[in-house]
Amino acid sequence: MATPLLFNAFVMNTTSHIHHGQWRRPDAHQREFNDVNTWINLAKLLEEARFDGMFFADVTGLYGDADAPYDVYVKEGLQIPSNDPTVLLSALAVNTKHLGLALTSNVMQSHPFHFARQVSTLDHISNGRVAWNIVTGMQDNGARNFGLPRLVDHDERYAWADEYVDVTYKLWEGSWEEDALKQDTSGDHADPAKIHKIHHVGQRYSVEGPHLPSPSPQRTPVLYQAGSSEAGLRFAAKHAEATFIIAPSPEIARQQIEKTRALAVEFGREPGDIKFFQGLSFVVAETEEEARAKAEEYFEYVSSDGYAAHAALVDPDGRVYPPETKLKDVQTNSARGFAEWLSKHITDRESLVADLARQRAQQGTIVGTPEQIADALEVWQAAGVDGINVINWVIPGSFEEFADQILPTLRERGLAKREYEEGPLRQKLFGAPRLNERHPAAAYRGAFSEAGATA
Ligand SMILES: Cc1cc2nc3c(=O)[nH]c(=O)nc-3n(C[C@H](O)[C@H](O)[C@H](O)COP(=O)(O)O)c2cc1C
Repeated sequence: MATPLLFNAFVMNTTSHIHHGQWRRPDAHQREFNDVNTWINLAKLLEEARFDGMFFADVTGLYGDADAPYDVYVKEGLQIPSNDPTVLLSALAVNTKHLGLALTSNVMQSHPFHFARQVSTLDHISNGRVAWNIVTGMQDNGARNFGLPRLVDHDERYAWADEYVDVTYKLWEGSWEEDALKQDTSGDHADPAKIHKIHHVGQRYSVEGPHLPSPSPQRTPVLYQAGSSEAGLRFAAKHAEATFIIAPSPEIARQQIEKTRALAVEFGREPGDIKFFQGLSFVVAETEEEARAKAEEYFEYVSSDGYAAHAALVDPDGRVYPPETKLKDVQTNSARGFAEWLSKHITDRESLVADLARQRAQQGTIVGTPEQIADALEVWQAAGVDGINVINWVIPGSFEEFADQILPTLRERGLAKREYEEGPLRQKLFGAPRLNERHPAAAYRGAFSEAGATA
């Protein structure tokens, strides 16, 4: 029997996350993103369908040049307005029992002492179902919202993240010993000898501790990451338990996965310590013809401006290039990359900005019958992918269709599980609620106790 794949819903508390323009469809309830019930109902639907997780992306500001007009983002609903997933997760936690709940938080946006406390609280509220997508930012405007002149240099962002996670690991893993909380009504509430200050002093942070919450079911949340550069891959190899990829083909996914797993081994971890989730969209129907016709309907709603703006194809004044612009006439770094990418697909004419949008909507979309979709997922799994991040066209319709029309066929083939395992998210994914001893955070267990300090 096949190994079941893992499934996350890849969402954001906003209107236009990945597939731009779809919010204009009559069945697009992502327009109701401000209503908490949109997300509670979706979380319940996902749990009913035995999804592993609901994963929330997030940003700290606007895309594009920080000094340029931002009209296009506002007009497209492109990640503005957007709400804070960390706050939203507590509402989802009390309305679900098994679903993993992943939040994205940038190392720049929150002091690690405060952030570690928020996450521990969420892990208590959810009985151990929280995951953290560690991001370092891509937006100058996002950096300016936190007092920086612009985004710090790329590799320096990862050095920052290294220190940031270090502080959180010390608080989550090292500050409280397991049995420190006693609540002995005839004696002490907790044992001071088992609660430790961490005395972190580093380049950016100085944190004395102790951690204020007592240990939560997972202590450290499940750690997600999505870097793709050299520094990003090294960071993932060292810290991540799950990595998000959007590879253009299973073969490229295989290369990326093998490279990251080999690097993880260099960091003293095992290849299976990291799970890989590929982002994909689906259009399903009973026949292939129907599925193709349905896909065409989605593609008609594609917003060229939305995809171009998300891909940073904007002129120096912040205006998106019109759809009919030839990519060779667009002088940005990202345009050069996209032109090269599109030249593999469009060989009989010059590629246009409009082609980019359509290609981005099509690539990474599997169109077909449930059987054809299951066949395609088997190919991704054979390339080393452990799970799929399901990217929606509409909320909740895309997830309803996945649950009702695709999952039954996947289950018949053993490609999707029928029931949840008990226990915290990490237990469900890896068989144990706490980080394994090969992870760098494990080094802080007992490190601040008297015995640890003199060891
Ligand atoms: C599937 C996926 C999801 C991502 N989600 C976010 C996000 O929610 N917020 C964010 O700031 N960056 C997000 N990123 C960007 C990554 O964190 C990272 O900055 C980007 O992939 C570039 O990698 P690099 O920093 O190693 O060059 C995401 C990337 C991918 C591939």
